[in-house]
Parts: sequence; C-alpha cells; structure tokens
Amino acid sequence: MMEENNLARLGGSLPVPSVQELAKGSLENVSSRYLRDDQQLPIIIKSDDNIPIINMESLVFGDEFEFKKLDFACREWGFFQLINHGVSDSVIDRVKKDTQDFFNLPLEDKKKLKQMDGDLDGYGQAFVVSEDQKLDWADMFFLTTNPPYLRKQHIFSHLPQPFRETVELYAAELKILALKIIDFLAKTLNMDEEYIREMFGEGTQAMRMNYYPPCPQPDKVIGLTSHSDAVALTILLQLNQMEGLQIKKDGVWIPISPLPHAFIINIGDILEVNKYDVTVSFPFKKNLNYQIVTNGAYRSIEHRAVVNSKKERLSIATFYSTKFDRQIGPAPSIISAKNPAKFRSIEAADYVRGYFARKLDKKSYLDVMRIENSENPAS
Ligand SMILES: O=C(O)CCC(=O)C(=O)O
Ligand SMILES: [Fe+2]
Repeated sequence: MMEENNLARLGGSLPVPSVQELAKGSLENVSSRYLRDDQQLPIIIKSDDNIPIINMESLVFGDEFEFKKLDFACREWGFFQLINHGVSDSVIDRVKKDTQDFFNLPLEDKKKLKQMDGDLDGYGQAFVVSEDQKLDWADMFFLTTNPPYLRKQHIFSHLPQPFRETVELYAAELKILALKIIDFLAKTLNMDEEYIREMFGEGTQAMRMNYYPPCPQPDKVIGLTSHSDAVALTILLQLNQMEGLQIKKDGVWIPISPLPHAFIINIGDILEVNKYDVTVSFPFKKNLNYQIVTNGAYRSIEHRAVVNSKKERLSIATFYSTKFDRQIGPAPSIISAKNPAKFRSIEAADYVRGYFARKLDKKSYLDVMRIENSENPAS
C-alpha cells in the first residue's frame, strides 16, 4: 500500500463562497466575479441530432449492430446515453435523495466537510487558482471513492448516514459498470481485454457532486466552465428534471436532455486516441498501438453546464481512471526517431495533480502535456 498523504494530495482550490447561500439572498445583480464575457454563453440549438443511445443489454448479448453504434458514438460524439445499464433504480433513487439532502444541510454542517488546504476532496470548489479568476455558479462536493485506501478518511468517515452507506453502494455499482463499459470499448477497438483489465481493474474512482443554484441572470454566468474530463470515463447522473449539460460539437453547443433511467457516459482525455498518436495514453502492447492508431479516434469532448433562473440543478459525475501509480504517456513502442514522443509520460498522480492546479480551460491541459511546452504539469 502506498502512503496516503503523498498520493492523495491532488491539489486544491482557493476558498470561495457557497453559491447556494449567495442564491438565497436577494440578488438584484450577481457579483461581477460570476459574470462572464469570456464564454460563448448559451446558444441553445434545438437539434434532432443528439447523442446516440446505447442499449447495454444488447451489448451484453453481443449484438454486433449495437457495438457498431457504440463505436460510432465514441468516434463522432465522445458522449452517449446508456439505457438498461443494470444499476438498480433503488440505488439510483437513494443516491439522488441523499445527495439532495446533503446539499440541503445547514451550511455549518457542510463546512465540517469542507476541503482542507491543498485537497480536492470535500465541500467547496475546484480549479480556483487566483483571486481575480471568474467563478462558476455552483458548489461542489468531491469524494475519492476507490480504491478505498485513497479515500480521505477525515471526509469519508464523517459523511452523515445514510449518505455514507449510499455513496458506498453507488460507488460499488458504478465501478462494476465502468469496467463493463471499458470492456466493451476494448472489444470495439479489438484490444487485449486481459491487458485492459489489468490496467483498469483496480482503477481510481471519484465523484464530483454538483449543485447549481438558480440564478437571476442565468445567461450571464456559467454553472461549470467548458472542459474535458482528465480521466478515462465519466458516468453522469442528473438528479432532477432541470437540464443544463451542453456539449460542443462542430463548434456548436448542443444541450443534452437526459432520458429517464439513463446514464450519460463520456470519454475522458485518457481514452482519447487520435489519428497519428495515442495522445494521453498508456503503454499499450505493440500490436495494440497499431490497432488504436488506425481504428481509434475516440473523442474526449468539451462540455459545460449552464444554469437557469427557476430551480436548482444537481448532478453527480463519477470518474473512472487507471491505477494511480500507472505511467500515462505515449506508448513507448510507437516512439522512434521518426515519430518522437509529442506528450510527456508522467505518473497518473502527477497528471491529475497538474490538471487540478490550473483553472479549467477547454482542452488546454492536453497542450501542457505536449513536450514542446515548458510548463510542468505537476508543478
Ligand atoms: O453537471 C453536468 O451536467 C456536468 C458535470 C461535469 O461535466 C463534471 O462534473 O465534470
Ligand atoms: Fe465533465
């Protein structure tokens, strides 16, 4: 077992006010710290073209057509809705209710679980690195859930019951689901399933619970700044009927309407594979590189959350990634004098630390990982 301290200090944020509390006051004019002119604010396109819907039961039965749909979804959209995913309604209902109850606790109670200096886990915000940076119109509760030795005990063991038990149940079910999805992706790419299982089997899992209060000037703020997820896979659950997730496709923001009982799944940066190189990737076996390079092009897509003036919105993003002590970088076997490495190879822990030490900025973290840039991702 590795030392918790060293591994788990993934980087924190500067303290910010609780937006939920701000939104309770009378807000004639929202504070300028939240007003954005740096975002392409909500251009709502009602489009028939929307993210593909994948039926997990068909994948389990080996339906070739469904695998083709999955492959298309990951190449063209980087996002899909997953139905018949096997996670029980009772667990989902529990996590929805208990998360809502958690955010409804008095501020004093939530503050007992606030982020400690330099930590990501806890109640607060992420990616706030300067006092004059624009802020998102949201509060966040972040929990590292797996492997258990990475949990922050000063947060995890102080979660109120039944929230704690619910989080454990939900985390366990979503780990199983993430591994199944990764298995399916390995199949669509003809990758060695054993190898993938070794890489992801005891992977890192974390939850980001997002609370977006209503805002009197919803089109002047942003709930969650445009970003891509620096993980392998994200499983998103929307907790109430309010919509807000938007994804960027061909330069246009498309709103997503979650289907009842579906999860929204998206490919993270670590699974992004582009045409010429395995971008932020792992040491795949040689024969696999070839397959990925030629068949790949799974996309990690920019997305964001917008807010509305009527009602709060809640979501839980459950992130799944490789083992914590893995090296992340271009596959050594594809590196040669002719094809030099374009991306750094660093430990997953440093990669994550570097991601959280910056403010969110579209997909720019991939640029930091590029060797020609001098900024050190872990500093
Ligand atoms: O709230 C949402 O719909 C998006 C959340 C998200 O993208 C995240 O937490 O990374
Ligand atoms: Fe995200």
